[in-house]
Amino acid sequence: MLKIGLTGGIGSGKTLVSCLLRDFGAYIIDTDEIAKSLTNIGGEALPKIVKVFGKRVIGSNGLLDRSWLREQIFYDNSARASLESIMHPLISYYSDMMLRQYVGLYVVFVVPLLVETTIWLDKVNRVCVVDCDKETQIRRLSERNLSLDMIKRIISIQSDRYARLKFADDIIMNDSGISKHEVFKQVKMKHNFWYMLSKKFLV
Ligand SMILES: CC(C)(COP(=O)(O)OP(=O)(O)OC[C@H]1O[C@@H](n2cnc3c(N)ncnc32)[C@H](O)[C@@H]1O)[C@@H](O)C(=O)NCCC(=O)NCCS
Ligand SMILES: Nc1ncnc2c1ncn2[C@@H]1O[C@H](COP(=O)(O)OP(=O)(O)OP(=O)(O)O)[C@@H](O)[C@H]1O
Repeated sequence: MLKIGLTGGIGSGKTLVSCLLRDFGAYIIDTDEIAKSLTNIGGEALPKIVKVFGKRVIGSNGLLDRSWLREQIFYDNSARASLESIMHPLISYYSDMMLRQYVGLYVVFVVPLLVETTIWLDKVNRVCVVDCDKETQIRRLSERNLSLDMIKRIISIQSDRYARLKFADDIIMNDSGISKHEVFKQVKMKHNFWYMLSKKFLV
């Protein structure tokens, strides 16, 4: 089976691209979605996170206080490493579980930190980067509940645009000035190519 790793910086357009690919028949395994379910009520990661970060990590509504946790991990490398040591093995495990239920033309793993970690590069046949300049990332993310400082901080922690592009077998350009329709056209071309390629990856 053909396995594509789809990556890109925060706010680059991975979700937009993966939704289009899903419509074309790709089987999508989204690591952000897995991370969310692991940290929602009853999620397997939640007790482990409370153990490391304390009860303060749960807000008054009983849910994980994502905003508080972001403040802890994005300004403290060792806190981030602690969270990642809880999350990454679980994300990897549940990605493998989802892979066993594979139905579709080919598989797309959506992984924000694909080039920052080693495990994902070994799991995929090709890396596709959704490429986007920093100013556009900041503009898109400013519509979310994130401060400008936090947005810049997350971007600075992640791999630099050009370092990420070095790993790319395929690129989807999604800078400012590229409309969603233009993204659609690029995604359709990638899909046609990957679908053709998938026939050589039948096992
Ligand atoms: C800190 C958490 C709880 C905040 O939750 P929230 O719902 O606000 O964030 P969300 O899951 O939507 O992530 C948004 C984006 O933040 C970036 N991001 C998340 N974690 C990290 C990280 N450890 N390092 C760098 N960037 C990160 C990614 O670009 C991601 O797409 C969450 O991001 C998380 O669980 N992070 C650790 C797991 C992880 O490393 N995920 C990345 C996928 S492999
Ligand atoms: N070409 C585009 N034109 C207009 N809006 C866009 C374009 N590409 C993405 N967007 C918008 O930008 C925002 C961020 O895109 P998206 O959620 O797909 O990024 P992401 O890489 O999945 O982000 P994250 O890393 O946070 O998960 C969304 O609101 C999306 O609709």
